[in-house]
Amino acid sequence: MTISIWRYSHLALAISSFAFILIASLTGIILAFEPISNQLEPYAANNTKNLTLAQTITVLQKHYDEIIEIEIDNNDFVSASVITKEGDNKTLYVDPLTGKKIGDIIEKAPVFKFATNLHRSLFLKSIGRFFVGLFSFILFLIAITGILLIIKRQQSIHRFFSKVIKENFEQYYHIQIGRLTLIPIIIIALTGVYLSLEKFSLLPSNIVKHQIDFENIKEAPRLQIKDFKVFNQTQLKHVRKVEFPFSDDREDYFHIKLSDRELNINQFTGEILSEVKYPFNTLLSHWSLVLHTGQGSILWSVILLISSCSILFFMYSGFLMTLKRRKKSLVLKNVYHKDKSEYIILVGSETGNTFDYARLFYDALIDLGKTVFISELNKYSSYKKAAHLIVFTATYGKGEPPTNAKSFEQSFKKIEPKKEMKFSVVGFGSLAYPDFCKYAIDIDKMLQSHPKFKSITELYSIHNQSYESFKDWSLQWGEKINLPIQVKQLQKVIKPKNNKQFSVVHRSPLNNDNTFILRLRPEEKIRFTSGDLLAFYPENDAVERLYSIGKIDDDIILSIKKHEFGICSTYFSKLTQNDSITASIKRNPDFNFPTHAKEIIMIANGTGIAPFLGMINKNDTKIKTHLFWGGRNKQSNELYSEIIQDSLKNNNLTTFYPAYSRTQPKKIYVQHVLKRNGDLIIKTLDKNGVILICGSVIMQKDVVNVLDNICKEVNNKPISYYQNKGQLKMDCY
Ligand SMILES: Cc1cc2nc3c(=O)[nH]c(=O)nc-3n(C[C@H](O)[C@H](O)[C@H](O)COP(=O)(O)O)c2cc1C
Repeated sequence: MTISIWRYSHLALAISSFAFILIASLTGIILAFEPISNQLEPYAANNTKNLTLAQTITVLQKHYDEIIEIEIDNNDFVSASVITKEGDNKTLYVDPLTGKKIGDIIEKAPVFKFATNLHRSLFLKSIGRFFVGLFSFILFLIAITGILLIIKRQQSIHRFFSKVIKENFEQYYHIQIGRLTLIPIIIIALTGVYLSLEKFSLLPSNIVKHQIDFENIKEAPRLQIKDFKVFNQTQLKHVRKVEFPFSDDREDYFHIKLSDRELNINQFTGEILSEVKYPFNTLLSHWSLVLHTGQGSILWSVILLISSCSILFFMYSGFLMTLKRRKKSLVLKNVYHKDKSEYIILVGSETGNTFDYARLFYDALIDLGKTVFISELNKYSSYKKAAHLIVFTATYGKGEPPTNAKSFEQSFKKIEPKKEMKFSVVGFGSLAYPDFCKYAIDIDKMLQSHPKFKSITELYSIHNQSYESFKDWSLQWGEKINLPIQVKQLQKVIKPKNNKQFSVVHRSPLNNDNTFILRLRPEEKIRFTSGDLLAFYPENDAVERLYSIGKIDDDIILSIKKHEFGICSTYFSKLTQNDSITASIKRNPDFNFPTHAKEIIMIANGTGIAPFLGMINKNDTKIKTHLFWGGRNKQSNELYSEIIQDSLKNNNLTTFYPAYSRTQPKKIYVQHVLKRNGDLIIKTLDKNGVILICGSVIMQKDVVNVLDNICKEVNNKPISYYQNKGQLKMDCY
């Protein structure tokens, strides 16, 4: 399957560096604990804000016979190499305020030594270091291509941190965590590269050269260290290291490393013999080490730790995404040659989901004994025997084609079809984007405008890969050409987990629409709420059936339409009181009652009312709530009218707008009633209210269209704008 250059690069880089990055992240996780554990030791010098170097040296001289060196590390631990009064040579942590010993020097734990060696050079010395540097650079490139992919996905750089539309778990968190850890990962990668380059002497030298006029070093006036001007002016917090003069010779001096410079100081007079400011690359080298290792900061070490863990997650989620995409694109295996096929299916897909549907359609035609050829839109060609063209395409970016459809338009203009073809276009998209199924619309127009292509069905757009919509379209298409096409179920891997027992409290008789209410009571305590789903697997049937739940008094209310050949609905319609069924609850947090909304509009048709009955029942805070419901006639409403009337009386429901399609000659559907109440819709959206839709996908299509028109007309904003703000929630089937 064709994928974009950036996705390809991101993937190729990730695969090529997989083993190294895995080792580097694992060892990085271990090493992040080293600065944390060091920082937790009680050796940091406190109250040293205004302490001067002169004060510290003076107190140290009181406790020890001789001082050789003082060092202050990134943890602010002050260590001193001294000769004790007993004549022993020691290096210890000291309190710079009192000069007393506060601890022995921390030895690097063997686990950290091992992890450091592996992390730095893979135990391969110089060659290892070279590869570490190279792969650090690759990590940097992976991060950059990742940024570009996010910008592309979010449709502009300004929306980089805007809400990500959730497609699936691994994709969603790959992006979410990616955005959060991007900067630390780039810092880790670049500092890693820098530190490696340094080891290969590929950077300008950091050696600091001092010029001392040894001829003119003075020996008088001799001052006490506590009176050295420069020591009194230097605060300890700026000092990294002090090397004491080796002997009393005139040529020996104090060598001092500060955070930004080095000084050599006359040991008798305290005069500055030479002073050199560090060049930029020395500072860079210091900061690379600090930033790469987290030395001296628990917070940064924790960020490094999280970033290393997140790299492991990216590997896992990236691997899953690639695997899924590959699996989906493997569908393109044809039985028939393109020039021998009557039906041509062309697919435009970025992440592979559309292939699942194209495959179902392909299989259904093959089952009918038809000659079918399936390919990607980019591979559009001439087809000798083709009579039907069926296009399934997703939309990406700002209404743009998926990568494997980008060159379709060009080829389409160049290649003249051999004979007339009937065509049908199905768009896969999401209402969360302003340009819903835009690319499918474009293809439909392209084909319409060509004299050799004849449309047989109107462009059909499918929201969120709804299987029901797809099935509906395939039936319409089959009817148009008199083909009894039967697409199979999308096979989902079934994991009947969290199964629970539910007993039947009540089952109403079927009404005139063959609909009934089933009231179930969980046999053990479980958490669920209105809008969640009940998942049920009929015996000997691998496909899960989902029902939207209304919760009333801790019972589950389901509204079910009995279908003539429906295994599940028939089974449910025969249940009697105290029967027990096995099913599980699927949480559906995106479709629960919006308790913080100022005003709520609920829109449903038929059995889609079930979750709303529960939500209204729970509306204790009496949020203004309006229910639009479409049914055939008043009798259709009998199942629900008691709950609705009670809710209206006690103000749990503000208004009820029924739309009965069959009580008058001209059919009235719920979208028509909505159209008449545009003011209410705008008023509700303007005050951050929420619109909930539940019911059939056909109703959903028309309702969303009406809402979109109203919003565009009055507020000049598409409905996707409100959906992205969480003001439109849908659960349709
Ligand atoms: C980054 C991105 C941009 C998208 N842009 C649009 C869009 O502009 N219009 C639309 O209707 N759907 C859009 N979608 C939704 C996809 O078209 C939809 O999820 C489709 O079913 C994916 O099919 P595929 O897996 O075959 O690529 C977008 C999805 C993503 C991830």
